[in-house]
Amino acid sequence: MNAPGTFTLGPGDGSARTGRLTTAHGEIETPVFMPVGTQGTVKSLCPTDLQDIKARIILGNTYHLYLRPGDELVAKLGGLHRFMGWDGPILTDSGGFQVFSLSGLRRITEEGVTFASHIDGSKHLFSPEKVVSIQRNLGSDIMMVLDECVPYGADRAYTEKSLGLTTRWARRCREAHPAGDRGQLMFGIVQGGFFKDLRAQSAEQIIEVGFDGYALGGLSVGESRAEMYDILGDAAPLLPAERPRYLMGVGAPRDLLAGMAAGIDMFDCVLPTRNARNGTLFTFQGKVNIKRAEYREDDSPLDPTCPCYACRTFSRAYLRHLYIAKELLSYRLNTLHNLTFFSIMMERARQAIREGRFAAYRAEMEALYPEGE
Ligand SMILES: Nc1nc(=O)c2cc3nc(NCCN4CCCCC4)[nH]c3cc2[nH]1
Ligand SMILES: [Zn+2]
Repeated sequence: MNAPGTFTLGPGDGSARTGRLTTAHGEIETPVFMPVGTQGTVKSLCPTDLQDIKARIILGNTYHLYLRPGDELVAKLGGLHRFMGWDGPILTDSGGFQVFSLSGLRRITEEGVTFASHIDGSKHLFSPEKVVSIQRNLGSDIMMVLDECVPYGADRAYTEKSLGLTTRWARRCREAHPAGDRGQLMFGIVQGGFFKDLRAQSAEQIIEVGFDGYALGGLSVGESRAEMYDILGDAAPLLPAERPRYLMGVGAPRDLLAGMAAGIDMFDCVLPTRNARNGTLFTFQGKVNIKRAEYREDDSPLDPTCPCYACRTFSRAYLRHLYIAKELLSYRLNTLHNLTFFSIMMERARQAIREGRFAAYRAEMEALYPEGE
């Protein structure tokens, strides 16, 4: 197997491209969607389920695992792969975003970000060195640098000042983890808000530090689709073509397609798993809100084209019953299905890119999933 970090590009179609990324826990075909496993579990699923639905890489969160159960404990017990029983690739976000979206009382200084735990209010400092140490303890295959995800609507002065700090933090993360040490990769994160020149400035600085892959941060933070796509189209091509490009926190089917069209290789979003738990299901005939009364006596499978256990075994009526009755099995079956849908959608996208018919595939999927999630 190639060395971790090896990224080989395959056939492309316009700016969309296919590729293969080698990690210490296996190879990933790109473009790829990463199910979110925030606290060391993709909610309601076993690792064997993830294998069954052909999930290739999952996402964990430094912020959550540091606060509970603690990265030192996870390291003592053999690292996150062994702890959670998943031997495939794991990417961990650095905590920057979670601190801003979850914790109370936070202060940003040159040293790092101090915050109060959303669990018990205890005070903590995330410095670049600290978040690298946590991710090294967890044994992540891909570590993310500490960055400031600039809030939507931040003015130019704030955004420019913040990207400078994010660059200095990125440098400190790089210094804290020698390239490829222990097979653990590190991705940089580009900020710059919704100012194209600041995005270019941030990209240039982060690329100059040098990472195994590059992420676009600061998007999917409340902006309109048009605003996200405008920045995406401008910033994605600035990232080195020979390294993986990761669009953080995205997204809905049409956003994944737009991201792939712009040359993005990796995505993560809570949408399929979170929507599963609130009964919003993605099918190849469009969206199904399983709680609707129309499904009460519907003996047909959720999606007759879907190979997942839920669609092979149960009726919509049963899935609706489980949801209405608040049965735990509802979470598991709906999540199995939604992640299978995302997995199949990405596989078909990779195939369409290889065959030079990505634009047609994108149009076909957008017809199923018009504006809005
Ligand atoms: N380190 C780091 N930096 C970011 O700028 C960042 C930006 C992000 N933007 C999102 N958006 C998530 C949006 N999500 C959509 C579905 C419902 C819940 C929120 N996640 C992100 C994660 C991020 N992580
Ligand atoms: Zn299914």
